[in-house]
Amino acid sequence: MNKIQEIEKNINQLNDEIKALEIRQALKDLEIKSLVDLSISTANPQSNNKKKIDTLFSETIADLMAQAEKAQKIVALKKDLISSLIDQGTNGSVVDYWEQLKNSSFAKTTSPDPSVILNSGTTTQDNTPHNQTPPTDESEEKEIEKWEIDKADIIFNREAKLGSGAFGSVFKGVVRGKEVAIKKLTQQFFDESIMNEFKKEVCLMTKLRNPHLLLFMGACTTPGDLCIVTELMPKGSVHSLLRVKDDSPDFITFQRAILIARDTALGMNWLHLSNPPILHLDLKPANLLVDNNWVVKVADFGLSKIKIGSSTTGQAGSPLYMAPEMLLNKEYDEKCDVFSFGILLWELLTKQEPYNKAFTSYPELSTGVAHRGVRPTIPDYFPTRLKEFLNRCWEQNPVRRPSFSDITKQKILDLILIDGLVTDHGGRQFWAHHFLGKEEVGWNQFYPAFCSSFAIDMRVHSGDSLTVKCLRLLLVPIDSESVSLEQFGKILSWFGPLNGGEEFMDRVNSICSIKGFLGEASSKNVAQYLAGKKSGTYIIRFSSEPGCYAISYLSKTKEITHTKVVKQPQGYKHFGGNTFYPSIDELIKNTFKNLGLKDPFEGGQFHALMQGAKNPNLNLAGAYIAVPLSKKI
Ligand SMILES: Nc1ncnc2c1ncn2[C@@H]1O[C@H](COP(=O)(O)OP(=O)(O)OP(=O)(O)O)[C@@H](O)[C@H]1O
Repeated sequence: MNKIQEIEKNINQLNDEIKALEIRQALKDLEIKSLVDLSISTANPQSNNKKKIDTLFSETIADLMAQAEKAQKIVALKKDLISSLIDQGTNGSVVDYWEQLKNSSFAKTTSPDPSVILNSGTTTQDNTPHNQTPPTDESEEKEIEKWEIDKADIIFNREAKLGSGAFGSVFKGVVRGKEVAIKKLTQQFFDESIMNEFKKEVCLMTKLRNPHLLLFMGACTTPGDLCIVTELMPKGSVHSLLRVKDDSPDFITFQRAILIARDTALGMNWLHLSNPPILHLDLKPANLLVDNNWVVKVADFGLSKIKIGSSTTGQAGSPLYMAPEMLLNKEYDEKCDVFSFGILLWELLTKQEPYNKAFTSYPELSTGVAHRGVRPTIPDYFPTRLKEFLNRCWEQNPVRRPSFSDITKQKILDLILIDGLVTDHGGRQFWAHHFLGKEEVGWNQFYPAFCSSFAIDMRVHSGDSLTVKCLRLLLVPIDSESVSLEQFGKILSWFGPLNGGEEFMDRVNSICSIKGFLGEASSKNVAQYLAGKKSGTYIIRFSSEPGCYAISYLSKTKEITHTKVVKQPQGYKHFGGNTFYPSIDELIKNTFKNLGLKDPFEGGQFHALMQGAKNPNLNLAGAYIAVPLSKKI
């Protein structure tokens, strides 16, 4: 039997013993309960049952202590196990452990004999005397007292478990009337050194106040009831959100991914600029939590080190996100968090596991990342600025990585967001110049800036002009007053390029005037509009693919048919066809018969606008279909 198998056997044996103790304890609990019930129901509560209950209580306490002792032994064994795993190459059983290890958090000391502590071992601290956590000093004790929450004030909702991690399980709960998240530690009885570690973590959390750092609300430091209370983040962790299906409203789109990264950078910048600087050392999707408004907060400072001096050593974190200097157990500084940030951003955008399972053991990962410079593969379609940024974040040399202060001050992520959402060059420059850092702006702010940038005469194109009304309908959802960057990018893909302003406005006017043009409408909308109409009735709309249009019509057999129209610099053509037409209008006129198109669908906002302009007294109530762009049926 090799060393790993032997350790594993011992861990399993201890776990079995703990389970047996738990069963014995549960039986004792039942016995105590029935004795108490009996005492209450009989006339003489002071009967000799009291003696029996006392004995049962002392046996229970002894069992609890035995359990704690066994749990501590498991911690030590797991530490040993990880040391062996880290130093060993691949073999059958190690691959399974690697699957667990790569997603865990652990801390490794600088000792030449690598002693490593696994996250589920409930501590990040080596127990050897040279590495004992110094006791909390008087000021720290005072600080902890201020945040102490009486155990009577903590109401757990045991049915609502939010997750579990290195130290314990997190539950929903209520404290002093407020819904909160409560992290209950798995192990409740620790030796002094580990208790100090816990108190130090509490102390660190009390000092961190920023909208992008998880709000610490208090802790209970009484052994048996050890727990940390934080604000509740209803959407949970980015790790779980990365696994939702792409048709879910919680799917992490490109925009969301960049905004998550932007919030993370803001939180991290706060940590790094604290005095003394705080390193996170375990930045990964599981440690980013999301509230109902998609505000992201960095959590879990269990492994944070307050940086004294210029750099520090000792491994920490989850191997997949670790910087080369940390994998090699060399000195590291704030820039190791920037490396993890790069890997995290790549994961947010690709939804894939870093390195796509290219490594099957810690030594392989470490050699690959630290010696051979292996990094996740950047997809070709990523905007150039994003590719460059990722490469800078995971530079081999930490000095060449940007700091979080550079990232936030230079608004790099905001620029990347614009690059990803707006393909039109003029449109990108315009938004970056006027609205960098904003995802949406009011129409009254947008339109004057748009006119001045693209030499559009606002006297000609005033709010009363038909073209401006069309443009506003295209850009501003019915239930809003704002233009979003995302919608701006989409509209430019259909109406761009945005080089000359007047030319662009002419294009808006001519497309919106086409009979049967509905703008943004889903195929479900189309089915509703065409229901009961004559065959040959057609609708022209934006395709779900940016830059393309769709013609939807009722065929001779009254079936709804869709054909795609592709917009290219040479003009418009049917998907798969070869002939380009200068406008959609021309394309329709020339292919009308072939497709069997007869009458344009009359309805929709653009039709209503055009008809209203021609005849101001016309009653359009029946013809007008107001569909918010963002709210497709
Ligand atoms: N404040 C909170 N609000 C909502 N969910 C939370 C909160 N805190 C933690 N969770 C959930 O509980 C899970 C476990 O959190 P915990 O901090 O214990 O471990 P972790 O960070 O996931 O793992 P590890 O500690 O091993 O790195 C999180 O991934 C998250 O899904």
